[in-house]
Amino acid sequence: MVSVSATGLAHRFGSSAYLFDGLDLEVRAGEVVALVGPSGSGKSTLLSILAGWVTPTRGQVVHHGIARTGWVFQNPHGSPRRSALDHVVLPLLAHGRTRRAAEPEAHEIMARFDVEGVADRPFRALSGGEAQRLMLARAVATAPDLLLVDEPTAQLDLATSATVNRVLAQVGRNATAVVVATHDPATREACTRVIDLADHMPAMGVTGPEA
Ligand SMILES: Nc1ncnc2c1ncn2[C@@H]1O[C@H](COP(=O)(O)OP(=O)(O)OP(=O)(O)O)[C@@H](O)[C@H]1O
Repeated sequence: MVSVSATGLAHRFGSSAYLFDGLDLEVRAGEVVALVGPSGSGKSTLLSILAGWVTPTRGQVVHHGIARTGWVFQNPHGSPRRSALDHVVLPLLAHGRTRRAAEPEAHEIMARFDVEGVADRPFRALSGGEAQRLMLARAVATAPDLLLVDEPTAQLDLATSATVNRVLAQVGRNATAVVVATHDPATREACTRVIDLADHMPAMGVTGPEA
């Protein structure tokens, strides 16, 4: 079973206060977990810890059967001159598809995120919301076992947010474990489960070595 699990996680940067403490979690393929909590509570940091990019101050993260981790950041990054379509085709080519097979598949994935209409535009000409949805489409094209998404609807209007939330919920039905850091109540609603960092915040002002 593909999953990421963490036990006894606590993290702080340097000698600052702990962001969270005593956090245990397990996210399995097929789940879409919303990571919520006040601004600055450590949602993005926890995503980095789950990805293995940041070592937690305490505790352990174990990946079970995760060969590929996909990330969609708060600020979309693409190749300015490449077409939107290329951004989704390239990961499919990397997985061994021919260009002939990859293009229709890329169009189908882009249609799910409602960005098929901008397929031929260079990345630099996309709006912030289009670029964000393209990054989600690209992440889906990489067929990750674990997909980490940071604030996917922050730049989107209500209608496009609804599209993104619907597709994220579908992604989790495949063989992917999805964790989404969000402030958006509609995204939270679309997820199968919620982890609230507010429930794992240590007492205010505790900064000692074993706080
Ligand atoms: N590399 C770092 N070094 C020092 N402090 C950091 C570092 N990264 C994050 N922080 C601090 O840790 C805290 C948690 O940041 P993080 O981005 O994880 O919160 P968040 O819950 O995702 O916030 P938001 O909802 O505003 O995006 C913040 O106070 C941030 O300034």
